Amino acid sequence: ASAPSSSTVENGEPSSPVEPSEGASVVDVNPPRGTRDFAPEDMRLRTWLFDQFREVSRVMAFEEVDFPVLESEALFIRKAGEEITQQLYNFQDKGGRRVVLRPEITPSLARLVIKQGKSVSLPLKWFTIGQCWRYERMTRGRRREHYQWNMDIFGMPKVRAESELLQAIILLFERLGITSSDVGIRVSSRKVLQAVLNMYSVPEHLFTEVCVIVDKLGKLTREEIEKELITIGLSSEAVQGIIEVLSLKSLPKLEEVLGSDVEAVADLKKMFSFAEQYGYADWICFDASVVRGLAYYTGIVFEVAFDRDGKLRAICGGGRYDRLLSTFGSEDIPACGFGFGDAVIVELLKEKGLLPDLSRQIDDIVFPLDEELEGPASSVASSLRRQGRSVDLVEDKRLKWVFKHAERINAGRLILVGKSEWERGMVRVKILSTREEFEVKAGELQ
Ligand SMILES: CC(=O)Nc1cnc2ccccc2c1
Repeated sequence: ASAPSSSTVENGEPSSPVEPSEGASVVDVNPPRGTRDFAPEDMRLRTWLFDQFREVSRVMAFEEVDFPVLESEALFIRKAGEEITQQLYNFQDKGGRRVVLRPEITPSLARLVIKQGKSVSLPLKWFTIGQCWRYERMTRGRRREHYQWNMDIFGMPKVRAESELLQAIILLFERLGITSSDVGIRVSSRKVLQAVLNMYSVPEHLFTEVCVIVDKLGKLTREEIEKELITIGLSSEAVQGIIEVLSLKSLPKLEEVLGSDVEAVADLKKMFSFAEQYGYADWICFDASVVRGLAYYTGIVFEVAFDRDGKLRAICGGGRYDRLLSTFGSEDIPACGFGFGDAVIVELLKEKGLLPDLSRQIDDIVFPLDEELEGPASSVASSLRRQGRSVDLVEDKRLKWVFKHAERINAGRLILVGKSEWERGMVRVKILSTREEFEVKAGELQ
């Protein structure tokens, strides 16, 4: 292609081609702060991981969907003080519209379900793997983007949905070789907190804020949590009651405190009995302190984490959000889902030595031994590619280089196109694993 027009019009004046002065670097070759490039080796790992996500989604009978990374800011304006809405990667576009690079996927899913309206039959099970963004002051040096595998079920009001999502997560771990002793799946319900707030007649409208504050347990000290709860107006009895119940890790104990007719207890008992039948009971445990930090959860919530020198590293999390659609002005449809990030899981796989061998695998290298054989080499490569074999057509290299290259890309065979063989309609084939070498009719090569 011809070089782009060298003169660019800047403030009305055509400028001279921009040539770097001696030694100056033309451009910063690093990607923007907090973002990553995926060079081939990194991309092979990412593709392998995403293929595992897809395979689990397939066996769970989920359908793939996708959305723009760019969304209207309105979709993410929530007043509960969540970190995710305080770090929106938001801006005004050239049309004056307030837009964001999405920080999560669920609101887009909800938007599409509403848009599809009556034309979707329920329940629906959708998945997507998408890049999500946040804008953090670089003081914390954390990443500003990651990819999330999202699985969501709409129109399944009972805990069957949450149980299905847990199966998906556990199938994924089993595929990766991670065991129930490597990670902890903690399950609870926000209805536990709701029951406690009712016991202390805390006004309903504080529920979401209390959840967002309590989710910081483990990040903030108990005192800081208590102070924040008092600040939004809770009595110290209510705060004590909350802290007490949230420290429960036994379902029978919870039943004692809340009684058996509380929905939270019934839901959780049913989930743990389903877990036995699914065969994943030893993967999950009840822990009342799990509330998750997203404002819209209304019921069962769960979190998967692993312990890294005493620090909990969250791998994925999710829960039920039965009233998200009405916050967008639509009829509510019961829903639940999870998000599974692409970064922390890789940390765990590395730590457990579970990363698979992902070196390149090429079937054939085709190499013309001199210039006049470049044409014939094209037809040899083309015929093999049409049969579905991966072929690297190499030329203008010394044979020594070609053998090294063959090793580097783990080629199965080296197909040498030489003058004397070609005149007899033959090519020379070298099997690189056995060093076997023989001639083959070019037209019969496969
Ligand atoms: C470990 C990691 O990369 N976390 C991460 C990175 N980027 C994000 C971007 C948006 C929302 C959550 C995010 C979370």
